[in-house]
Amino acid sequence: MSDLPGRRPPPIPETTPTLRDQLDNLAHLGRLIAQIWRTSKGLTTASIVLRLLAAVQPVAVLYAAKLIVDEVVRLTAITPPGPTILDWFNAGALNGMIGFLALELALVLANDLVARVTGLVDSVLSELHSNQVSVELMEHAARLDLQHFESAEYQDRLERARRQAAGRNALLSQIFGQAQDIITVFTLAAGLFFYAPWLILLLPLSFIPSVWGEARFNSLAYMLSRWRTPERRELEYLRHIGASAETAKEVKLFGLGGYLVTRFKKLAHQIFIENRRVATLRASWGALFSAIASLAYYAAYGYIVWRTITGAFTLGDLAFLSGSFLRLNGLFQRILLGFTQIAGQSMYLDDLFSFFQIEPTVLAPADAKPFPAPIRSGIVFDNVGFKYPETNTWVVRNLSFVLPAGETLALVGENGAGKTTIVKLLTRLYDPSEGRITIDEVDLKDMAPVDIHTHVGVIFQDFIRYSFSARDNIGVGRIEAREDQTRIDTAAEQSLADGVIAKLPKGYDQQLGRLFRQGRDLSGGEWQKVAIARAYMRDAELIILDEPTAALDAKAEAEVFARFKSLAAGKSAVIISHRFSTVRMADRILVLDNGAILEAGTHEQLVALKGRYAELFELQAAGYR
Ligand SMILES: Nc1ncnc2c1ncn2[C@@H]1O[C@H](COP(=O)(O)OP(=O)(O)OP(=O)(O)O)[C@@H](O)[C@H]1O
Repeated sequence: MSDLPGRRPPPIPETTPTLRDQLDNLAHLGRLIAQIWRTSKGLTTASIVLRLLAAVQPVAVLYAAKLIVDEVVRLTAITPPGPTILDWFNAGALNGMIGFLALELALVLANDLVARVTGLVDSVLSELHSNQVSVELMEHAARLDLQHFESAEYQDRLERARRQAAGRNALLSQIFGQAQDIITVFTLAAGLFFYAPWLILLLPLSFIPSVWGEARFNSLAYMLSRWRTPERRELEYLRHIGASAETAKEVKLFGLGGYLVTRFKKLAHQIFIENRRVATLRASWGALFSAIASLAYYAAYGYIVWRTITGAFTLGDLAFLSGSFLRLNGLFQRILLGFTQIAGQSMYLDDLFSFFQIEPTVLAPADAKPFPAPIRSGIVFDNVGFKYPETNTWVVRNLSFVLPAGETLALVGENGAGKTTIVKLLTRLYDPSEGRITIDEVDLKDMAPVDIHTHVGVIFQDFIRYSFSARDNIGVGRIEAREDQTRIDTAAEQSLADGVIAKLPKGYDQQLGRLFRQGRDLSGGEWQKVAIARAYMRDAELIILDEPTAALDAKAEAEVFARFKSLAAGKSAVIISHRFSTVRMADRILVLDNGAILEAGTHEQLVALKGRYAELFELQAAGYR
């Protein structure tokens, strides 16, 4: 298992965050509350008001109970007005008692109602908030660079942020619940302080150890979960390839099921062992600390009982004080644990908000120049060099070539020669590490990426097979024109997708892919025709096809390219293909080797040169003879 990607050697982190880190993390709570407020001001206000009502309820109920007990004691001491309850009632002796009972009943009923409405408001608010976070997450992800998605570290961060988007709902109730408990503590403590001030001193004894323990275990659990993000992603990945429609064919035929399960089990077991260790430690220490808390409570209880026996307190006082103390003890613990839990949760919030802090680096300059449409002179690569972020290898270096306006350029080269990378640079998905790329003398870096993307139609070899309708699969090529049927028809005709769609039972309305019911899967070549139609949806000045025809049959490919050539007339185009029947149609061919240009020229020139191109062409041609 040492070959697994993203494996990190120490299973449990040595260092846990300092108090300062935890306090810094608490700052995220402000952002969270602002986010909740943004989600719904009305519901947030309702939740706060309801909790204020609930906060004063416990002291009121305890006080009503004290009044009842004292009234019972008083009534047992008076001369009975008669043998039946009616005699008592008619004499008015029960008036006080009935009032107190009615008060307590009203308080309890009101409390139940408030608790239910609060639960309702919180659950609605939570769901809205969770949706809001997901939307903000998707919006932010859409702003990020391709490099962020191609880097393992960012994927980890994205994964952690995504988990937070769905998993922090309880935090909302917890924060508001915390505020409610604090108010309750103040009301209860005021009563307790009135009778026996020094009892309050006993309380810290019960909660300090627990707080310390909780803080420590929260940090440990968080560090563990953070540390294990790559493994969790791997588990997710294994689960996905082990049980998904796309992979089922290969997994079955290669008999990979057992292997995947074993690999999953082994990894899941390691994580399970670590989590169990932390959970066991937490449970053992927790048991000890709550025993200390109970001791403190019974010490106070004993004192109050003694004072009642000696007549200093009434029986009602005893009920009130012991009830208050019990609740206070519980509340103190809950609040302090709540704080550490919230602090613990806010560490996870850091994952969410730090994802929002990642800023795109491929930016539009302040005074962006417009994309030159139409392109008049051409595209120039001027001594371009590029390394992927966090790597030290030059994928392309000293690359200089010209793509004159209106011409078709083919890129040829072995796997890994850098062809797709050149397309990524040309579309400003990445900026070159050195040198520059210009279109009609305007540096790509001086244009806004969105403007570039609007004028370029590109289909990559790993294009997406959207589980959308056939219409939307083409429409996404120009999302604002997805209802424009004429445009979609034309694009489909140009890419030969029209034939594919004509065969579908529901035509353009046919759901494609296997993900949803009534979805219809297409063959590899059919998907490609649909994908190529997307490139034709754009008003592109530059069309790039990065090996999208690999799955087309020879006849279809020849036809696609014949149309491509006529369409690309007057437009600039780049094609990447391993098929020389396609490549030879280009006006100019660049043969790449290790990110550098080995040969350049027309098909005829390159064949005459008798170099690498001629050799590869011969090799492929021989295969057909
Ligand atoms: N996101 C990335 N991060 C780091 N290295 C990368 C990344 N993408 C590609 N590379 C590396 O850059 C080199 C060039 O890759 P590129 O995809 O441009 O090759 P290609 O010529 O298009 O290959 P193919 O014909 O197989 O599609 C490869 O060695 C590859 O490993």
